[in-house]
Amino acid sequence: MFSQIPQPLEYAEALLAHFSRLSQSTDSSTLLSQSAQAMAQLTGCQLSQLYLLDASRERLELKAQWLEGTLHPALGSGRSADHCQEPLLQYAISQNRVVDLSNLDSRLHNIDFLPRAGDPWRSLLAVPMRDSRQTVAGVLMLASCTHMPLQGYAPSLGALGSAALMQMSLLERRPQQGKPLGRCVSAGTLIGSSPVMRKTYQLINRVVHSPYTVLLLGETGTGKEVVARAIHDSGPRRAQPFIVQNCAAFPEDLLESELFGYRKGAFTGADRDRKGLFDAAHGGTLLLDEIGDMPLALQAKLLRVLQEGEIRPLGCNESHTIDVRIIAATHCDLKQRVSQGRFREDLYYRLAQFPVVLPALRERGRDIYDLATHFAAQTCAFLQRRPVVLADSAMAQLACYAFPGNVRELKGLVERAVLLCDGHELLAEHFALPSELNDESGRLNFRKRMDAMERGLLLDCLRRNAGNQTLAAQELGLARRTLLYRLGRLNINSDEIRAYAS
Ligand SMILES: Nc1ncnc2c1ncn2[C@@H]1O[C@H](COP(=O)(O)OP(=O)(O)OP(=O)(O)O)[C@@H](O)[C@H]1O
Repeated sequence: MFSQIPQPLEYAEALLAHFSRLSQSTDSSTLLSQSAQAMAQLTGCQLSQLYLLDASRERLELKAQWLEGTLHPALGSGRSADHCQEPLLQYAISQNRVVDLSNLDSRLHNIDFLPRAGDPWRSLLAVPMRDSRQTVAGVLMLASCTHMPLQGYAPSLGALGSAALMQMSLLERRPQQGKPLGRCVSAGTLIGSSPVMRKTYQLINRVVHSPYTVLLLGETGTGKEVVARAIHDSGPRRAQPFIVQNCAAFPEDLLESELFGYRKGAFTGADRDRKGLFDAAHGGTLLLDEIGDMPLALQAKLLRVLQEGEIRPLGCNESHTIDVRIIAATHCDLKQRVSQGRFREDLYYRLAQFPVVLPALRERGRDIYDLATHFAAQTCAFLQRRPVVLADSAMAQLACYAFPGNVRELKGLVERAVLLCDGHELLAEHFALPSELNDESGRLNFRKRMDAMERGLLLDCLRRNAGNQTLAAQELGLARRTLLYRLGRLNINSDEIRAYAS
């Protein structure tokens, strides 16, 4: 990397020192200036500049400049000039190529955008800088008043510039001490601005930036997982993993090995070490969904994790520390489970450090309309068809409905209505909510009604694809075998499907 550099060893040492300084920097506003200064010092160039693309990627702005020993961090007030049209810069960015001109001739090259120095510019180097996604995010520019080969500096300075960009984005994502916390959970993050949801957002925002364990309670389909994700995405852990584990979906042994991981030989079939979800979520958030169904023996182990912040994988003699925010969720009455002896009281009190009850959809008033509109737009986009609006008659019907399956049920109903609707307006008939479903008894057979809805959705899709199961699966975004499994589970037989082929 340093073969074309006059004193490679000294250069490598100085470069390392600059990398180390950048990685320790805690101030994103001076990071670019520090980098510009470092690049000038490393190469001996009189000019060093850093240009960055803005969020739209259409403007290229000069963010830092080092000229003849002076730093120019604040380049003009307000919006700085756009350099996107400068051919040299444009070429480096659009082609993702280094531009090296060691015999610069101002009659041949357009360098009017460079500031004037005592002598004319003789050499120039422009190097693209990449961000953490390896996308070109800017360009660094070096210029010297003497003829000198600069090409050899390109790889290492490109890496230094990119490291500065990554450090800057890390710092910008980190909440800063003493400054107001930028992000919060609100009607802008989640759909719904009813008074009851606003109160819920206020409550949630009390814990977003703290490490407290949150217990999300609420009927099925009220959006507990959606809210857990919003807490994670709005808090300081958002750059780290968010992992969901359903505690009802696995038998005890499997759930334990999923959560805690195991060492090779811990049990028959453990032929290698495997990390558990507590480790996978290190630094981030682990949502334990359906916590009320966690087996009692595992509840004791979870309590230990919450109290001591340590886990011990199966087959391992030593514990190690983990840094994971736990959010637990359940639709069941945990207190009742405690009184029935099905849930540990000590764990309940540890989890219920900060309970948040999500309201049922029927209590959320106008949110029903906002959510229905959102799901209709989402479904139309998915099916690549023209947008639809909700007729008043449809809204009136939805507003009277009890929604035992809450937001999940509304989503299913809207998706089906969009499939049934040929025009641009969703009418009451497209929802066709049987009146008996609006009474209390409707809540008791929720599973049956969800099955009926799914049945209708699958049959509609098969009808429109003339019974072709492969096309229907594609349209629904399901694997073909998943579609076949669902058809079997709902007793939709091949005769019914064949009827659509004719
Ligand atoms: N505010 C919201 N905005 C958009 N979609 C939502 C919202 N709340 C819920 N949903 C949708 O409703 C469905 C159910 O949400 P979610 O899985 O979070 O509910 P839940 O309370 O965790 O359900 P369960 O108790 O059955 O696990 C999902 O498809 C989710 O995307």
